[in-house]
Amino acid sequence: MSSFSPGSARVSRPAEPWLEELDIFVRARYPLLYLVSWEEHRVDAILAELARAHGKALFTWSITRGLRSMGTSRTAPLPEDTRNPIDAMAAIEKLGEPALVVLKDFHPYLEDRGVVRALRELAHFLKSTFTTVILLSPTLLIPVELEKEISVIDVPMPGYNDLLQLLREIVAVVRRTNKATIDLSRDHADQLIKAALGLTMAEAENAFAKAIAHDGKLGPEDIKRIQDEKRQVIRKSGLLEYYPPEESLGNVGGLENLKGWLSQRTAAFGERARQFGLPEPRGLLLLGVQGCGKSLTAKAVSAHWNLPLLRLDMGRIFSGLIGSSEENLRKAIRVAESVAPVVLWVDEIEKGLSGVASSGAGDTGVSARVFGTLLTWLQEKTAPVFVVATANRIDGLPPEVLRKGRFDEIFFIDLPEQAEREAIFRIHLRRRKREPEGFSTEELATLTEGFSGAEIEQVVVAGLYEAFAEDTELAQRHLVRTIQDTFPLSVTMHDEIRRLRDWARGRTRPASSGRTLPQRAT
Ligand SMILES: Nc1ncnc2c1ncn2[C@@H]1O[C@H](COP(=O)(O)OP(=O)(O)OP(=O)(O)O)[C@@H](O)[C@H]1O
Repeated sequence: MSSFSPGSARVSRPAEPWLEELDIFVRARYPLLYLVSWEEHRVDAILAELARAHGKALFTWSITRGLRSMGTSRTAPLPEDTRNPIDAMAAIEKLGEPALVVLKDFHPYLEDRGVVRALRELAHFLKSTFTTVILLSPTLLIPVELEKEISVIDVPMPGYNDLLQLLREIVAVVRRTNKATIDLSRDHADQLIKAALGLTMAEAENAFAKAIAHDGKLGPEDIKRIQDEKRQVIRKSGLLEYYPPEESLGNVGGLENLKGWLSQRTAAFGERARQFGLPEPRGLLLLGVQGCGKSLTAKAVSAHWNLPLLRLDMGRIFSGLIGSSEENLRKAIRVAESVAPVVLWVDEIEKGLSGVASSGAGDTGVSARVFGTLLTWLQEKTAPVFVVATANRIDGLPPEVLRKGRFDEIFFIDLPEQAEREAIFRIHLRRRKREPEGFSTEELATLTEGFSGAEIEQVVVAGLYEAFAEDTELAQRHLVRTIQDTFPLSVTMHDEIRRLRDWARGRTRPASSGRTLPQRAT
């Protein structure tokens, strides 16, 4: 393996769609743009390059400094104090030279009617000039009066090449100052960069610096350290949870159709699949009875394809605890795309709608808009984010979710049948270090008709407690006894499960093989 050194890695820089879009907007003389990003520093550098490429002057405005020229070419002086947003608008109108003007953190002032009006008038004025005003904020807030005037671009998190560049710079500094050792093969550098995907430039820089400070070197053992750092950062956002690939498909009992579908697509994210003409897999909707393995499958998909898993909690998107729901979803999507290829598990997708309705916490307009954003993204996304959405309930699930083009397939996960229950017993006995051959799993499966996978797991756990209390080894009788003491959900939720099955018929594909939904008695 050759070692990693600055400039040694071969990269083919892919076109970055958002930069192309920005370039086109500026070329087409759009008067007002809105860039959503936390990374002022990084965007500043990009805009400086853009201004240079277009031969325009660059100005920035902030509430603390007012309007400032960022170049040297300017001749006409700016007014003394332009910290007031309306004064700044007036000064921009008088610039008299083609320019990019960046308004930093301008969103709070968009709540002021006077400022909104001034910006609107400025936008009309700028249409006949070569100047573009760019609002740069970490959050999106557009008053209705400006909706038609402003074009929004979500700045994606740094991509592979940005992080590669950063790593090269760090390696160069370390080598120059001789303050630490670099022990990275090209493969390890690649893994290190992939581990940092999902971090902002500043976060990645900190993570690399921390890894070096820890033991005075940057090496393969730092990959895990960067992954941990990323997990922390993603957790801090409060919207997504990061799981490293862990569960295997072998831990999922039954669901043969679903497992077959997934296995067929194992290599589907690779370049070879693209060359072959296959589309990138988009996602799955798993609908089904509680406790029958939806979450387990989401985790197993990520492990099977060796991709990290991000769990998106729809409840939190709408909770109102962390910012506006729409902004939350956009943020979560941005993080997911930056970590791609990744599996995004949208847990309880139906919760968004029913949650808002039942809590009375918001109006259904918001939930419909958020859902709309999610569905549009599902349809249009180009980043390799494989979505596994799970749902327990069908009420409130809008019909658009089921429309073609959103998910590759919708699977219905029913209560497990005899052979599946046997398989689930075997899995959970083995997980607790018991040989399934020492038990009659056939008898256990027969006795647990109507039990979910989660309830079967509970039987094994409760049986272990019994045996432990008796100070003996786990035996068939312990399991049989706990089965007899269990009152499965399928009894208490009989009607609900029947409704779910009726609904699933004809709309979904059974996850288990040999199952035909219409014939199954409830
Ligand atoms: N098919 C299965 N094979 C093996 N274990 C299973 C299966 N189904 C469920 N289990 C066990 O039950 C646990 C809970 O199941 P899981 O959370 O995947 O169900 P779910 O369908 O997502 O339920 P919910 O809708 O309540 O979230 C799993 O962690 C696993 O241990």
